[in-house]
Amino acid sequence: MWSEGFTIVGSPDEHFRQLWPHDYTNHCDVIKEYKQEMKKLAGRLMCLMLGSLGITAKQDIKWAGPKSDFKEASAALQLNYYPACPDPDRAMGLAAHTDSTLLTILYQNSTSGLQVLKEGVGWIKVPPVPDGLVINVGDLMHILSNGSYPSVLHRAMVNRTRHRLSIAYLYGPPSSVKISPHPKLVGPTHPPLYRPITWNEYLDTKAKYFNKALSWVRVCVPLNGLVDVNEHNNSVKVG
Ligand SMILES: O=C(O)CCC(=O)C(=O)O
Ligand SMILES: [Fe+2]
Repeated sequence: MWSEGFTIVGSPDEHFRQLWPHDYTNHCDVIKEYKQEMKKLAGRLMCLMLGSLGITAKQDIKWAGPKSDFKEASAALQLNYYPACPDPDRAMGLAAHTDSTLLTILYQNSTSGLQVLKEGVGWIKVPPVPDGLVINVGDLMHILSNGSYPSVLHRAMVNRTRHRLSIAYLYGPPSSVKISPHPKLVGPTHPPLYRPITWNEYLDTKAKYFNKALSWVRVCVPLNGLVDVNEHNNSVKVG
C-alpha cells in the first residue's frame, strides 16, 4: 500500500507528546475539538438515518441516551497520508474495503483519490468538495438496519504529482453494546439477517475474514435478494 496511517483511539495526548514533546498541546486541542464536533454530527446523522427507517433514537435505541445524542458512542480517528507516487497505476493507496463502523465521516484534502463501488456500474470517483465531508455507511449500520443501509465498498487511489491526506472519523457503539438488526425492522417476512455482535467482536471477525466478515455474521439468506457488497472479490483492509 502506498500510504501511511496513524490511528488515534481515545485521547491524543500520549501519542502527540511522543511526536512533538515540546509543542503538543495545540495539536491535541485541534484533534479534541474535531472529535467533539464529529461526535455531534454523527449523533445527528444516526437520528436522521434511523428516523428514515421508522426508528426513533429516543424510544428505540437504549444506548442513544436520554437526550438521544449517542453520548456513549465510541470513536477513533484515522489519519491517512498518501505520498505522491511516481507510478500510480501500479500502486494502491488503500485496498478496497468496507469500514467496520456504524458510520465514517471522512475529510479529504483537495487531492482526489477516493472511489466507491456502485453496483452494476463499477468504481466511481468521489472528488473532494471544498469544506465538504463524505459519509460512508459502515458494516455495523448495515447490520443494525438489517441491510437497508448497505455498507459501501471503497478504496483510495494515489496521485503522480500530489500527495493526499484524509481523516476518517470512525464511529461505533459503546464497547459493551451488541449490534443486531433492529426489532422494528424484523418480522415474519423480514428475518434478522445478522447475529448480535459488539464492535470489538466485529473487528476481530474483520481481522480474520477481511471483506467476508459481514457474511460470517449473517444468519440466513435474504429473502429480497440483497447481496452484501462485501462479497465481491475485491481485496482486504480494515476500517
Ligand atoms: O483516504 C480515503 O479517502 C479513504 C480512507 C478510508 O477509507 C479509511 O480510512 O477507512
Ligand atoms: Fe475506509
